[in-house]
Amino acid sequence: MTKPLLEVHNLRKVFKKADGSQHVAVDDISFHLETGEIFSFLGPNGAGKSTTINMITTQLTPTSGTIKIAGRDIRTDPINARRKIGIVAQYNNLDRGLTAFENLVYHGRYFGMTTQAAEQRANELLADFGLSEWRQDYVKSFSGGMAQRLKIARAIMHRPQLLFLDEPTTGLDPAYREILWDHVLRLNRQQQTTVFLTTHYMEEPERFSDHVAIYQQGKIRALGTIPELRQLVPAASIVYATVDAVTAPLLQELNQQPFIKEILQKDEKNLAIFPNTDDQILQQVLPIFEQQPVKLENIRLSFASLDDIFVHVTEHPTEMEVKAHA
Ligand SMILES: Nc1ncnc2c1ncn2[C@@H]1O[C@H](COP(=O)(O)OP(=O)(O)OP(=O)(O)O)[C@@H](O)[C@H]1O
Repeated sequence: MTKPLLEVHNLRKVFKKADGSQHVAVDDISFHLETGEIFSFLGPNGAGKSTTINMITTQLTPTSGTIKIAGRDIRTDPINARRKIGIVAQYNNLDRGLTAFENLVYHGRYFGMTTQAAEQRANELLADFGLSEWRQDYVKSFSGGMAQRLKIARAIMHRPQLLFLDEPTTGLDPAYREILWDHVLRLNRQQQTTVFLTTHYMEEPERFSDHVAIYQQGKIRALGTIPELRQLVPAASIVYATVDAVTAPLLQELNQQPFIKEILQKDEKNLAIFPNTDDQILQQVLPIFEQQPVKLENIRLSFASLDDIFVHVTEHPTEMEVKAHA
């Protein structure tokens, strides 16, 4: 078996708050990433995702625990670690006193690219991310979306082995999201770049991840492939129903049915119904809606979405059993 590219053991970060109390942002987590995998680290705001990334990328010192990249401890060999990684951070860490072109070329040169190779790749990436027109403009004049595109271009400039994407598509329109993923998947396929993604858009991990970790209050609650994580929700297939307005009597009636395990009200119109059985479930559920004074706008049977898995796991905050990758 090959050695994992990234190994995290018993990682912990405790911050001191202004009032002198302590806040445990990362609470003794362990996991590893194989070369070439796409790993999604999902969690609510404040779960500790960025803190974890900042420690792995040597920007923040852990309180305790070890992190190894390609078998080498990042504390004893931070330069080796930094050479292997690319980061799209959440905040704007571009050099505001340089032009867009210079930001990319200097980054490429720092990572050992020749001037010619760096300039060529910078021009290609500026074109792909719709920034050629602003090539010689200073970054301080860029809008949030433009800066985000340039941050992504810079992170992939030197074709890193391990790419951290901390909410990379926030502020990007759908066309640029596709361009980002096109580049990331190309790096992943062509040179086995390992990807560590955090995002609040569930469709990205659903489409691209090999493994997903659900993270909450500094702890990994669940970790596995999406089919493995699906085993954590009360039923693998869910009835998704949309009505004009969810009413209390409708919920009461549904709750009384022996073939229904659990109901998740997603919003005022949408329900996710976890059945006890996959057998003829739509035929059993439909009459309940027909008996109620509600208008059924849509009903379908589908595998549990990552969104539903996420909600279920974070609403049942005990340590979950799927830890295939820990
Ligand atoms: N430098 C710091 N000093 C004190 N507390 C901090 C510091 N950095 C982060 N925290 C706290 O640690 C917790 C985790 O923050 P972190 O930014 O890692 O969360 P996150 O999962 O990335 O959230 P989001 O999805 O909002 O980006 C939060 O409660 C945050 O307030």
